[in-house]
Amino acid sequence: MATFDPSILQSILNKTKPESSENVNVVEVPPFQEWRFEVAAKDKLKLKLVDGTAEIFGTELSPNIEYAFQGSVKLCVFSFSGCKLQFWNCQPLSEYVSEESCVGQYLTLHLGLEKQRVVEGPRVLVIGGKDSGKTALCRTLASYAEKQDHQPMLVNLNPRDFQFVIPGNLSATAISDLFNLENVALGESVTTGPSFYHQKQPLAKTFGLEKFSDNIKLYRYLIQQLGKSVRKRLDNDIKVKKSGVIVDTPAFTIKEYDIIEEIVSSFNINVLLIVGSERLLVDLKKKMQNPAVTLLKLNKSSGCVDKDDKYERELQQRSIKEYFYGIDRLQLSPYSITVNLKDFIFVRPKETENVNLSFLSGDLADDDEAPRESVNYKQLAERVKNPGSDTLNNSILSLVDDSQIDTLRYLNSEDDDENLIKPFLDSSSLGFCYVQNCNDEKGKLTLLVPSPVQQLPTRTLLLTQFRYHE
Ligand SMILES: Nc1ncnc2c1ncn2[C@@H]1O[C@H](COP(=O)(O)OP(=O)(O)OP(=O)(O)O)[C@@H](O)[C@H]1O
Repeated sequence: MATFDPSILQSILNKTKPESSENVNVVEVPPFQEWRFEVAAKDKLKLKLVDGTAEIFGTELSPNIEYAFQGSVKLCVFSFSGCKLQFWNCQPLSEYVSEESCVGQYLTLHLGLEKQRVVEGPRVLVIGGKDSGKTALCRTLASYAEKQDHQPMLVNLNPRDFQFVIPGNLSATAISDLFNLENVALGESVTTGPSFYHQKQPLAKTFGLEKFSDNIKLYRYLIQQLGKSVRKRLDNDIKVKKSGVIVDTPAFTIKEYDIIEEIVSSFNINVLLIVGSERLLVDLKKKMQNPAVTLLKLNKSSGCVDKDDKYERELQQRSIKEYFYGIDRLQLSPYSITVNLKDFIFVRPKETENVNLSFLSGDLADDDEAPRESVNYKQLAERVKNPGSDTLNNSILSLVDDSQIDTLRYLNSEDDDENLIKPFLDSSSLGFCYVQNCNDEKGKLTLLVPSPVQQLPTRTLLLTQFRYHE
């Protein structure tokens, strides 16, 4: 039998101690207050909870464990009981303790939702202005539910955002464990490799474009598809059904009422939370006729920070990097494989022109009344003709399940009819790869994939608008 070597435990304990030569700062957070901090892009802040209890957007910090927050994060550590934190390795861009935490409000809301978790849990939709704290609220509600032994479905409908997947996807994930605080995408998924926590298995529909307004018809189509998949999951899993659904969204205004309605019906929403906008609440009350939906307004936290375009892109690049390479504490080793270009069918989402949104909404409302079969798939996505280095280099591809596609037929032709596009859009993503190089002369494609594979599990690839630079 193997014997226990005490020096191993000692070395782990030593790792959690900041080096004595390092300049260690101490911050005390009184009960019901929060310490807000921002870390610069190139820095890494190390943090340890040395006394009391504390949490970041609902996820508890373990005592005496060193956490590393890689650059470009804007977060807060909240404490119910009061706590003492140590931080070192770099100075935050800004840091202060605030008395104005919204967590008390979130807790009251959580307790209200908890009462609904009997047979079928609450289906919550969170909407509000840009950077109003929608994601922070969804994370907090999901964490509190998980702490009470529930498994809520966390749904992300913001293609610029990412939860257990890379950006460009609409996703739904049953939350069965803590979020990984050090990972910008909240944790690892089954496609990426090992994980500290129970690996999450997100259901992802690849939208592939950055903004929902880049193709509203496609966006609404995928919302319906994801809604169907989530309902199926709830019907087959009583624990998840009892826990309910929490839906995070991009910044909608009343102009996107049709989309809000689409989400309400697709996910059978019964609680609609409006963060920080009384105007939106009043407008929604006027329009929403559905008596099954309770509308509630929540205050926007004074800690919310505006994320400009550059900052969001930095975070997106980081989430892609972490998908393939992991984080410092848990590094992953992606694999490179070379495949023949002609063995694959590429489809990409269509970008619609930036047309007047109210015109598009009317157009879509008509479509809704028509039977689903009449969807014009040509408006949603198209086949990539003559794929080569100019279109593929540095791109992110989504591996689409091709079991419903007659791949031989499409490999031997350039057709892109409904029988190709529909199953493409109806399938969920099996994972993602990154095009390291496309050699036009040799007709070869070198791809970075997260797990060791001899060949890809599919011949159909969805080309997203997202690029990554190593
Ligand atoms: N109480 C807080 N203290 C410090 N930072 C916070 C706090 N609440 C939110 N933030 C930060 O503010 C930023 C905006 O919050 P969040 O991303 O939750 O807003 P959002 O409404 O989901 O944004 P988007 O409109 O882009 O979807 C994020 O960087 C988040 O980490």
